[in-house]
Amino acid sequence: MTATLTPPPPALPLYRSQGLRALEAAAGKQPLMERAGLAAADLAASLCRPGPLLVLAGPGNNGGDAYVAARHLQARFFAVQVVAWDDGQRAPADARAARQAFLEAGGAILDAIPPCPRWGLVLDGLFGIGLQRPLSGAYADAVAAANHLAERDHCPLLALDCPSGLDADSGRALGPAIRASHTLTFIAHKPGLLTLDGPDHCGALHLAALELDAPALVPADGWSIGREHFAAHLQPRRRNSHKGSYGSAGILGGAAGMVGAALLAGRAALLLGCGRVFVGLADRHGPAFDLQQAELMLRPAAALEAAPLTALAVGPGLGQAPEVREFLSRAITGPLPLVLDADALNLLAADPTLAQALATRQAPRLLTPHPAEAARLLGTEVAPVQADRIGAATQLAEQFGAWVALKGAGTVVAAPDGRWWINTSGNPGQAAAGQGDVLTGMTVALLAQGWEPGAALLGAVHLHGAAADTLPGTGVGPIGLTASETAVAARALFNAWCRTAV
Ligand SMILES: NC(=O)C1=CN([C@@H]2O[C@H](COP(=O)(O)OP(=O)(O)OC[C@H]3O[C@@H](n4cnc5c(N)ncnc54)[C@H](O)[C@@H]3O)[C@@H](O)[C@H]2O)[C@@H](O)CC1
Ligand SMILES: [K+]
Repeated sequence: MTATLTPPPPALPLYRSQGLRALEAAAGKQPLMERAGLAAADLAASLCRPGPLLVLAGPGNNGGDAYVAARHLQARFFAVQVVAWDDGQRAPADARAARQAFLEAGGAILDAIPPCPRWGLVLDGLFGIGLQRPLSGAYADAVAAANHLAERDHCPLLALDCPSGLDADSGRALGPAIRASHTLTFIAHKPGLLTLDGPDHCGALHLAALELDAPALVPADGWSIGREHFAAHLQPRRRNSHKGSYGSAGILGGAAGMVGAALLAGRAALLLGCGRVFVGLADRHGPAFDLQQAELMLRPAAALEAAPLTALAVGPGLGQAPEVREFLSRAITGPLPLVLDADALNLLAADPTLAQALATRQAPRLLTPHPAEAARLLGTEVAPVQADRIGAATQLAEQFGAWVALKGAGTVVAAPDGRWWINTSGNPGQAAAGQGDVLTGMTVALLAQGWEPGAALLGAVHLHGAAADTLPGTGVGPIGLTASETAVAARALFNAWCRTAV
């Protein structure tokens, strides 16, 4: 099997619930719920297996969408069983009308899930963007039953707008949550569908725009990373060029026992076409050269400053010894575009003088923390960082005047000016040792080749995930996917993208 080298997708506008409410207001009197329910019925009809359709309707407008869908499906002669746990009296007007229309069309509403040997599809219309707290009681039981029945009957579980129980702004499962096989989201994508618990709960994502051009009505809150963010830098190589045309990257890291981290970053930088890569090792007894990648120029950390660098990464396997702090301090006060990762971030978190120097330096700085490193930098715990990944990334970006990639499922990238993006590529194979070092090496390679800081970080993050995505189909991962394999796959994909100049 060969890997598919697909071009990066276009960026998607993302809206949090406040922005979605503004869109709803901007749409005026357009029949959005009717459109949503019709789109849901169409998708349900195309996905369902033999057997009746179980429709779970909640107390708000998400339930309203479900009643509209049920009405259409029933009109198409599907056997539909609708269950609701409220009497509909306190529902918003549109949802009340949708419920009434379903009843008037001959539909019946049950107050408990009826027995059925085999459902053809389960439709989750319990809660959407109006979820306010963890589900409990009958709704928690309904979620558990829906998950169980879909698994028992091997039938699709289609969530409307967002899986019930998932916070659409943050991607956090607040408590019990639907694990959908498909999610049909309305008007625009929501950040919580793409990050943290979102991807595990959404299954395949579908969008029904409901005839609205969202960004034309209300500016998007953020975007998914797409080709527009770095395509201008994807160029075939000129014939009349030499290694000096492609920059010189420095990697500062590799304390005793951690030399491999610096080598992984250095190799990844070479594989992304950096003209020269210098690796400064904190381990005084480190190797003189890299047996596997003899092109790398290894030297003691203190000697890296003399190298003719165009960008520098500090952190992979760096350790936190006192002399290492000095290296970091000089890197921060120096003029080079900087990528800081791993122990460079930990040193920064523990040292307000360094942090202040970083925040006030003129040259670009890119930080690539995982959630624990982000928590240390923000002086908080991992849980609040994960509860609001966009908030944490944008806060760090503002605090340090930096471009920040908060890693994890759905990496969040934030710019110093408050903009943010979520990455949609990647898979759990990347939850492995060394993957962060490879990302650092890829990022500094693009910076060293003259990419703008934002393009370098957005491009590296997306390419890193997309490269990892080319491998499971060939039998490499997600289990056991190594960082080195990801770096080699990134070279292949990067060449394909540059060849076709997407
Ligand atoms: N925003 C829009 O323009 C559109 C919204 N539509 C649908 O409307 C949804 C939003 O509707 P709503 O704002 O009514 O919100 P929801 O339908 O998501 O839920 C709100 C209701 O649930 C209750 N609730 C919240 N958390 C609860 C919990 N943990 N346990 C029990 N009850 C809880 C609230 O008190 C309220 O009654 C969207 O997700 C989408 O499905 C669509 O009809 C299309 C247009
Ligand atoms: K839902």
